[in-house]
Parts: sequence; C-alpha cells; structure tokens
Amino acid sequence: MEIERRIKEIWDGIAKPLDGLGRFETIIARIGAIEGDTRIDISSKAVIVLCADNGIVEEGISQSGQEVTAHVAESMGRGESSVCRMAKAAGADVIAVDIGINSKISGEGIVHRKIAYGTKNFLKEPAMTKEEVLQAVTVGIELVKDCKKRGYTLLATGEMGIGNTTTSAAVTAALLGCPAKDVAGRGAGLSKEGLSRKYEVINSALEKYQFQRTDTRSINALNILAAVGGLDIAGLTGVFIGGGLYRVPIVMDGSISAAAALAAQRLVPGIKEFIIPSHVSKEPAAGKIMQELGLHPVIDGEMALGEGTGAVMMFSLLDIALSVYENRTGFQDISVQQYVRFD
Ligand SMILES: O=C(O)c1ccc[n+]([C@@H]2O[C@H](COP(=O)([O-])O)[C@@H](O)[C@H]2O)c1
Ligand SMILES: Cc1cc2nc[nH]c2cc1C
Repeated sequence: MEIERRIKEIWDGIAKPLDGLGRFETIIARIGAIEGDTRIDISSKAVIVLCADNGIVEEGISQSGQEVTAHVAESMGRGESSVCRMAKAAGADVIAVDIGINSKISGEGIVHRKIAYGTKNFLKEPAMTKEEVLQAVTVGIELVKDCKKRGYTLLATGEMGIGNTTTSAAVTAALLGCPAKDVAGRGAGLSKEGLSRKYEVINSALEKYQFQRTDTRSINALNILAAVGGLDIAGLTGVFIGGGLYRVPIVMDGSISAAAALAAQRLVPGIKEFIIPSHVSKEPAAGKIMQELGLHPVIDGEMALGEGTGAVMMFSLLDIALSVYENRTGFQDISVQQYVRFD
C-alpha cells in the first residue's frame, strides 16, 4: 500500500491532469506494489497458454471438433497462431503448454505437461478426478516459478481448447450461483440452436452436481473444477496462485482465464490483488466475473479469441503508459505549479 501511494505521488508530479492516465496509473502502481519497488520492471514478458481438450465437446456445444485444439496448439508451437503474431509485435514470448490435449503433440515449441488425454464428458461423469485438478493447479504454480527463475517480470494467461467456453461458463455459473444464460455465449462462433444446447448442457450439469445453490461460497472450488472444469482452467487457477506466491503480476485474458481467476480467489482469498485485468471478453461470463472480483479491464473490444490475445494487447498498453512514468516530465520542467488534489 505504501509503495502504491508513493507511485501515485510520482504520477501526480508528472505534468498532466491529475489521474490523467486513469486506471493505467492505478495499474502501474499495483504492479509496483507486487514487485515491491517504485521502479517498475515489465521489461521481460511472456504469455502462458495452456492447451487442453474437453470431453463435453461430444454434446455438440462447439462449432469445432476436438482435433482443432491440437492443430492450433501445434501452430502456436511454430509461432504462427494469433497470439504469436501479437506477442511478436508486443515484444513478448509465448509459452505454449500441452496440459491435456487428447492426442500426442509433436513438434518444437511446446512445453509438455500433459496430465490426461482430455477430460471426461461432464454430463456423464465428473470431468476430472480431484487428483488431476490438484496436478493441474500444481503445473500452473510451477510454470510461474520457472518463469520467475528465467527472469520474466510480467506474465499473462492464455488458453486453447475447443469447448472451453462451456466448461468455463459452467465453472462460473457454479461459483456465482447463476443460470447458464447469464454466463454462456457463442464461444468460437456457435449457432443459435447450438447456444440453446449449450445452456441445456450447463444447466443439467449444475443440477447433476447440485451446484444450483445460493450459498455457492460453501462449495469448494476444487470440487467445481473437478466436476465441470477443464485441465486448462485448473492450470490457470494455479498460474494465478503462483503470481501471488512468487510476486509476479499476472495479466488476465478473457472469459476462460477469468473463470480460473475467480476459482483462485475462492481458494486463496486476496489473490485477486496480484491480477491485472486486460479486456472484457464478449462471453457474458467475463463481465460478471469482473464485477464479482472488483476488477476494471481497460479494453472493451468484444474480443472472443482466447490464446491470451487480449492480455498481450494489454502488454503494449502498459509499456506505453510506463514510458510516461519512467521518463517523467515534471510540472517544474515546464514552469507550471503542480496541481492540487481536492479530495
Ligand atoms: O477468451 C475468451 O473469452 C474466448 C471467447 C470465445 C472463444 N475463445 C476461444 O475459442 C475456443 C473455445 O470456443 P468453443 O466455442 O469451442 O467453446 C477456445 O480455444 C478459446 O480460446 C475464447
Ligand atoms: C482456428 C481457431 C483458433 C483458436 N484460437 C483459440 N481458439 C480458437 C478456435 C479456433 C477454431
């Protein structure tokens, strides 16, 4: 808090209207507080992209088949997917991880941390065992530990997994105690009929696992992840926890990352203080989670791409905001009296 206050004082000494850079000022202050220094270091950035398959896809809740997960992951490994193009432009690395793709992944550029060949169809049985959830959370924590050791100072979350807008919506609905229609959207481009089916599938699962309660906080988030989550979401939950453990700010991407952030906050209250919001996804779950966590993303671009693309966009915005903070032009430099704060 003391560091955040000092950073805010530095912002106020820069020749500009008070709070002129709005939430960017508070976000930079928060990054400083996490790093424990008024000198901010976000020079070394990476997006951790967890790739996994979801058994629920057999229920017709996605326009794509499961094999697409592997194809996109391999393209990511070759540096060719959307997030790779954006990361190159932003001067960041992409760490593509196979945490649960349902086929053998070949090729360079993929980190192999496979826990299972996809999850189970959660309408028939729980998606994962508790053990698998804990393994995935541990993988996420270890990835952050590794990144910290390698000198990264700012990380972001991303994922790739056909069907994961259904799993993340189900996790969100269970954690917030709301029906499917409040959180589920068209994902990677689902038809109107497909969306109705998606609602049905999620609502049936909420009933099956008795997650239709008003006192949702009494349900252990690990049980929710095991029943209706995915290996990517569980892994990302670990990434957020790792951010707190190793004091690395974690920039959160879209609706799937947001579901993981909410699960992390339920498991480790206070972990949200280490999370930097980026954009609000087109999926309805995203806005609801931001509200619940009290986070205010700066990009509202109706993006629905995943892979960490919104978070990587935020990397560049943070670099731009930081350039004003680092190369301070003070009021004294332009012979103007510093503004007084009237509140
Ligand atoms: O980040 C988001 O909010 C987001 C919104 C819509 C789609 N996606 C991406 O699209 C895929 C999931 O879409 P779906 O329709 O198969 O559930 C998955 O690979 C995600 O990365 C991601
Ligand atoms: C091609 C494609 C790329 C993606 N990246 C993230 N989700 C995706 C879904 C599809 C279908």
